[in-house]
Amino acid sequence: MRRSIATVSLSGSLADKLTAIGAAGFDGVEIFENDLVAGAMGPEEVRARAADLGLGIDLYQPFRDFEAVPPALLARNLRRAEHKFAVMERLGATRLLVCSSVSPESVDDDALAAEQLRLLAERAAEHGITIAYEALAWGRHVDDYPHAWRIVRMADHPGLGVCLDSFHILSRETDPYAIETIPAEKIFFLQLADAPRLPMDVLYWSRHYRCFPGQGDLDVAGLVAHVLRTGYDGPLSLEVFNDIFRQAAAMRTARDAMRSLIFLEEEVGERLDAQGALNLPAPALSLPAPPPAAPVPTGFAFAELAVPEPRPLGDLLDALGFVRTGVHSGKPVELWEQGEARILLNSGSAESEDGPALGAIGLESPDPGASVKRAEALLSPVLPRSRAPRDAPLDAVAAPDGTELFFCRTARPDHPSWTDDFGRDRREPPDGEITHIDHVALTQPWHHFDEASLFYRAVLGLRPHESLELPDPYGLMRSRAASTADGRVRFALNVAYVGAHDGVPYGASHGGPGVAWQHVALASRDIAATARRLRAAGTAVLPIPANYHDDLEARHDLGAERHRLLRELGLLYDRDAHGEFLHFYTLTTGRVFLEVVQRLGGYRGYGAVNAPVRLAAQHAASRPRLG
Ligand SMILES: O=C(O)c1ccc(O)c(O)c1
Ligand SMILES: [Mg+2]
Repeated sequence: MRRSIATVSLSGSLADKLTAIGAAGFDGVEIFENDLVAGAMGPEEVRARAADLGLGIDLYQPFRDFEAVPPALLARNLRRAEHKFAVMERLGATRLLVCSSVSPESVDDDALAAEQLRLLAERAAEHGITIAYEALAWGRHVDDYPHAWRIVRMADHPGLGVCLDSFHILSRETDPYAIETIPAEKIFFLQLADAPRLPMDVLYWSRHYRCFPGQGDLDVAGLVAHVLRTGYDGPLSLEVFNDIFRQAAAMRTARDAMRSLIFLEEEVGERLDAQGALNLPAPALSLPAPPPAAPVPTGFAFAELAVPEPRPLGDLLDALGFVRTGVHSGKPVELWEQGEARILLNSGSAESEDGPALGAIGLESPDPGASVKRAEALLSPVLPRSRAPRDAPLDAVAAPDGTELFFCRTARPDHPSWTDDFGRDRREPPDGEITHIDHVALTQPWHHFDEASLFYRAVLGLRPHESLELPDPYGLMRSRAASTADGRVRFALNVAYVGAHDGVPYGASHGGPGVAWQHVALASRDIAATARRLRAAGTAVLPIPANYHDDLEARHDLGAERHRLLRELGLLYDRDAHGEFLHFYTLTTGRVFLEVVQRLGGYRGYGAVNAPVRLAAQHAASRPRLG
């Protein structure tokens, strides 16, 4: 099947867009009229440029407000159409998208709409052009695909069919099942977009918040499965109107778009397989071969912090009960361990220029080689294995925020272990309260948030959780977790909302809304003991205001003794339907802080209700003291 994308989905000039679309490996484009009209390239030049890049022009769009109008207006609309046919002939485009009318001059008369669309299709046929009629979710009289299809059927012209757009169908919760009653040869085009569920006006939602399939909440794969079951074999074409993608680098967005499409095809294939491939029409069976399956990671192997020098983070780890169990044989890297929690302090990395930063994460993979093949097939940058000859080979890819992800098998007989690089006389890890890394929180650049949630889902096979908004004293943080089903690997992805025009958040002079902070959360089996241990070592933790604990007592009745303990040790508290959560934070150094957490029962969250208190406390603690 052809893979296409509408030029409206990307930033830049039409030439930039085409270059990016070609580089990402698409087969075709939908030329969005505004891109042509506002651009310097004439239609012949666009045609030649697209051809040079191996791109077909699969659609020209949109033609608006055509049907069901009084005769005088029809004549004007046909004249307008003739001009567009001429442009399309110069472009070499043979399919025109007509959106259902939003004009107050159109009337609610299906027979009239059908008659006029038939006339349009007849005129178009004289130029070798066909018409795909699309129901906009906010169309004045035609606002869903069953209605558009009734009109197309009534018009009964071979050059007139429907265009289906997943956003218009799924946003309004129109039942996609009836798509299967449309003959494949009458589905002229298929546009795909996802979106987060937002309770807002559908036009505004569509024009600003669409995203690539797999990044939002709509069941795009389910819809495509219905379409393919008809025997449709036209393009799968992404059409995304998104305020952030309009600003982001086109090359990167195009690659993100292609990753989304590859992942979508895989999901569609699984749906169709699950429903029995026997009665499927041929096009549905000719979906491209899916990428190699994602080996689901089974835990964190390590977190690597780039540090200017091993102290003071080493002192903090020591106070937490970690032991330095080894030093890398060839690089200034220390390995600190407790239970299965492993932290590397790397003082030989340029990333620590502004103080400690999280540089790399090791994930336990059942098959590290397969993890990298998957990442590569989904267009993730694979990192070179430029390591000293003695080093255990490590397979790594770059996550969207630049963090290096290593796929490891720690101390397993079937695979070289990265721990072998830390000397034969490695000490035994101590058995303390801290048992393992619970989660890692990464801060995404503001324009890579959707890309990141798709990356963790598609490349690593994690499940995305709902997207949350967390107030920070200097802005809003958007936060979304992604985890394995068993919770052994959990990521929290955060991004600072910005007045997205200059990329510099208000409050930047205060460090901005938690802009660059990253953290590693350590699981403790007895968080009170861990907190006391730090206190005994004279290590300060993030102070929590008494107001928080007053409010906590109002919200929960945990008994006087427990409330006293939480207050005394500065612990934060949350609960969900599955269990309870206790946590506290260390002070931030550079970009990094540590969190200590204890999950009681099957608590599934990350203490998000407490994030505003944490963020405010962190700003207060990091503000330079006056006088
Ligand atoms: O928002 C719009 O106007 C618009 C235009 C063309 C489309 O294909 C579409 O889905 C929406
Ligand atoms: Mg559309």
